[in-house]
Amino acid sequence: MGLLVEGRWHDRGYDTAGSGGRFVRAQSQWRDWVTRDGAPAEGRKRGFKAEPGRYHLYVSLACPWAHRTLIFRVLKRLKDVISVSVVHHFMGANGWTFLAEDDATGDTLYGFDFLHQIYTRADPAYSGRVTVPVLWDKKEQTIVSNESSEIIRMLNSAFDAWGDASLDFYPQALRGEIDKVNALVYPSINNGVYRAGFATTQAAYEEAFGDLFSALDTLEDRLSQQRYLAGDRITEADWRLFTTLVRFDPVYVGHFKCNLRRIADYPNLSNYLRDLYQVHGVSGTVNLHHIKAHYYGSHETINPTRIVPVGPELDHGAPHDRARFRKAA
Ligand SMILES: N[C@@H](CCC(=O)N[C@@H](CS)C(=O)NCC(=O)O)C(=O)O
Repeated sequence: MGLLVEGRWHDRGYDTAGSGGRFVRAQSQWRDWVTRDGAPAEGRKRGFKAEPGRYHLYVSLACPWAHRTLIFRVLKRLKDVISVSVVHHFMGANGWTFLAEDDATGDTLYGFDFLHQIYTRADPAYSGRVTVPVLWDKKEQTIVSNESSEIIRMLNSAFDAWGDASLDFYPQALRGEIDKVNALVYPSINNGVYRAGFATTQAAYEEAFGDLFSALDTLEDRLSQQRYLAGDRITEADWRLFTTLVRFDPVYVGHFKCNLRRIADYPNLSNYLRDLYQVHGVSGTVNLHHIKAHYYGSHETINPTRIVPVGPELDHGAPHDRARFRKAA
């Protein structure tokens, strides 16, 4: 695990010394937008026009943030429009690598060995973390964005000339509700599991743990009244939660010590997880081998033996009870 300082790679873990043992996630630095007409998004200088075949995603199948972008690419039918390279699940001293084995594709654009070479290709003097997902522009040979929450908004609408324009995961009428749900789910759940797992003091861990399970309890309650987080249709808020839920029982319960309850212990959340998993195309984006091998194998400070637990038994394909919310015809 490491980062770039003025374009040079340094093998260095997260620094929690100045924050009372708390894990504080760094802001993503590449924040441009692909738009339909190529005009720069509000407040941005550079514009990127949506075109088929022009953009590429660098992802890890283990990473919940990258997973969001893969789900949007599949559901919006953009597989032939946006290409993908998958990094290897092991993230060690060189960060994410392009070792092409075990369902990792290698770097299908440049044949680089390490993801950090993609960052320095875009900016030879870049300083910061080298994260997935990356949305890459093959034409300008640069990074458009490395912020998953913004990449999924681009995939949701900018490529509708080629993708499935009938699906909108951020509909105008529900934006207020979706933003409200995201404002709970991101800090307490998506990032909450990392805040618990990467904490280096008992107090910081317990703070994250409390926030996490209180947010899960809130959502369990919400999902007793409605099928999805923002009401009766699937939105971005659901896919953002899904990628954390699907990693929860196999990884976060043990590896990140998020063990008050499993998702399997929540009737509504567990049925909801199966409901989303069974949406056509989604199961193909879930690679539990990469997920388990990455976390247990890469975080040496948390799991020095790198032993990957064999369980738990999971069956996301089992029947769920969420159709009980189906509207009367
Ligand atoms: N805010 C970013 C976070 C992405 C992120 O942290 N990805 C992790 C993998 S799950 C990563 O690449 N970490 C490498 C590092 O921090 O050095 C996003 O949502 O796109």
